[in-house]
Amino acid sequence: MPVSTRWQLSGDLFQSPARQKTILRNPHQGLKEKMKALTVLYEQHKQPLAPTHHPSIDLLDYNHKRFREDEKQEQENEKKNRDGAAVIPRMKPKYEAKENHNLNIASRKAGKPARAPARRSSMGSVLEGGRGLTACKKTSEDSEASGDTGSRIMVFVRLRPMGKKEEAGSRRCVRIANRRDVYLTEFASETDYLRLKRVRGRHFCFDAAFPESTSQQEVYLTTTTELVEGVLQGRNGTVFCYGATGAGKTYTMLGTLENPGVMVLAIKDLFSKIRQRSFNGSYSLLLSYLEVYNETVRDLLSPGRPLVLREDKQGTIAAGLTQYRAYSTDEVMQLLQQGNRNRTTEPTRVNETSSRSHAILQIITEYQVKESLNVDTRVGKLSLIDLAGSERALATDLRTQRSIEGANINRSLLALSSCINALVEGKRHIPYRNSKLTQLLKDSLGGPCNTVMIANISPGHFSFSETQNTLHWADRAKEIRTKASSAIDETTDIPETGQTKLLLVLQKENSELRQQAIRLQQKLLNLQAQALSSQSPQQLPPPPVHSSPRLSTPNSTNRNPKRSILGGGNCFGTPDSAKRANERVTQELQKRVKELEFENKRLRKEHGVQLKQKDDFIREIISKGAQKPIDREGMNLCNDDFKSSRHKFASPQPTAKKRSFWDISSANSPAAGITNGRKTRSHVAPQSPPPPSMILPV
Ligand SMILES: Nc1ncnc2c1ncn2[C@@H]1O[C@H](COP(=O)(O)OP(=O)(O)OP(=O)(O)O)[C@@H](O)[C@H]1O
Repeated sequence: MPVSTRWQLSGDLFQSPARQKTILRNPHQGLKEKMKALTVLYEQHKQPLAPTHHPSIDLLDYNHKRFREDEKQEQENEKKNRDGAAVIPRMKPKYEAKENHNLNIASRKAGKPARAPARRSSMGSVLEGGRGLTACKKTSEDSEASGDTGSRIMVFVRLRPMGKKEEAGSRRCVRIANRRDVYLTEFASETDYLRLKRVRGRHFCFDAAFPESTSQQEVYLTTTTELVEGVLQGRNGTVFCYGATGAGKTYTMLGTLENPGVMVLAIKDLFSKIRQRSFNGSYSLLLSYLEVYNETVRDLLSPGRPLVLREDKQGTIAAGLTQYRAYSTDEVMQLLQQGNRNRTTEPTRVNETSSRSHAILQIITEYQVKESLNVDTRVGKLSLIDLAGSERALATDLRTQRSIEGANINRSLLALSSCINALVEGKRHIPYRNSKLTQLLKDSLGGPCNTVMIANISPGHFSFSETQNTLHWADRAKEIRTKASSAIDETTDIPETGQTKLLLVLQKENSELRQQAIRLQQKLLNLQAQALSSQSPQQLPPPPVHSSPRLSTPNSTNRNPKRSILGGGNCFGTPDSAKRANERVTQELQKRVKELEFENKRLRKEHGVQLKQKDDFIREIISKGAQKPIDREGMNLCNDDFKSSRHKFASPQPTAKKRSFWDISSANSPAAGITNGRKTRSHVAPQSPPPPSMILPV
């Protein structure tokens, strides 16, 4: 009964509309049906679906395919070019648009708007709908339009080939197109569902980007040859390599014996050009090589005590740094090798011979050229810098020494990035003093210098974050503008307006008058002294009273304080305040000139009277004859002294020469250190070991 009743009951209930409603609302019932429907749908769509993977893999595979095609096309073009055939202009690769499209799809799938708002216009992301490319075009157009290519830091990127070890497990995350566009793709793990949504590619654009196959010669010709030309014209130039450990900085800068790098090629170029251009065949090429290791500066060509950095008019110098006079490229190569042997290198997890220091090679050139009738001496400085790896300490090694090095490398590179930031943002204070490296790079970043930055990157996806970091800073450095690149003294920066010219003329007149007044005053004092020595107190004329406190000897401590042309030297004053200060100074100078002229007249007059008195007095003495014994010496002196009223007095003794760095020790003097044509100013020269054997004359 209970069973039949149950059946019956259930059957009844099933039949009733209320029960039917309950069943329809039952979630379990609906789920079953939905599952069925989904299974059918899945079966229908199963065939066309690819195996589950991240869209970025699609993108990369697609890009690689296209990239290979692109490379093939480029190679064909180059071949045609070599063969003399007409070069077909390359079309804008289609895959760029496809890439954006792909990523837009990826982001739409991930529930994000297709176009994320641009964070910064200069750094392009492929998600930004090609904004990076636009920004890049704008940058180059900007510089071209303003015609100030020399004042903007030129930024290049070099991608090194995959290493043998990397080839096994690493995937390429960097692609270079059009010789200037760099595409960076981030890989995410297939199981990393959180990051899956945030996978994105980045696009950067630089002055030039070198793919793996680029030769050392090509890198040199594109990045440094113009700088070398500038150095020969008398402008300073700097090339520095930046990048993570093992990214190829030392390879780019120094290279190998078979494939010499920028340093060697630049020196070769300098030698050959300087020899061609030197007017009388005489020239000098001075070389110094130093490293900054753990915030100490060391001489790589003559290792010894750490060097102290000093600031002078020419910029920051390492006091006591050895300078070698080089005569041939071979000699320079040997010097560089020797210097590099002294450089601190350690194996790290990433690089077997990782440079743990920043190395700076400086070459000062001097030669003479004949232009029309004049002989012009040209002096230029080229600095070639191989920075230590920019990776985080953890990326290299955890051991203490390496960690300290890493911290110091990071400290100096952090200081470098702070300086780059401050320069880009146009801040007044640039924190150069935060590290030795930035102190040494002060000239190159913010001074009158042509500067090139080569950012080295690795292709493997294991180095993704380091590569991204390098590209970020390289992109930022693009915005730095150095001062107008000429090796002219700072004072010439002041516009030569009429007012400035007037000021200069007045200053010159002022100093001339001052000298004249001093001479007259001395002459008078001499006369008085002579009169005193040859005259009795009764006959002595009253001494002239010089009440003017403005007249002083060069040694006087009562000098007027020096006034800067720009009113107290405040370089941060507004143009109005500077103008007002200029006017004030002009007025003051004019007043001073008038005073001096008046003083001069008065002194001349007094002088005339004095001379007349003296003549009378001498005549009187002579006429008295033997009445009084004459001091022959004094007489002679007087006679000599009064040959003519227009007699010129000797100018005052020059003040003692200011003690310069070279005077500190005789061993430091350039003259003292010259042996066999080599110039040494090492502070440890007397005790220092003999110069490198390879450059000793045989
Ligand atoms: N363009 C290139 N072509 C061929 N090999 C390269 C290239 N760039 C780098 N390499 C090789 O990669 C390795 C690492 O390069 P390198 O020592 O120059 O890196 P690095 O950036 O100076 O590293 P670190 O900062 O640790 O000193 C070297 O074996 C070098 O020969």
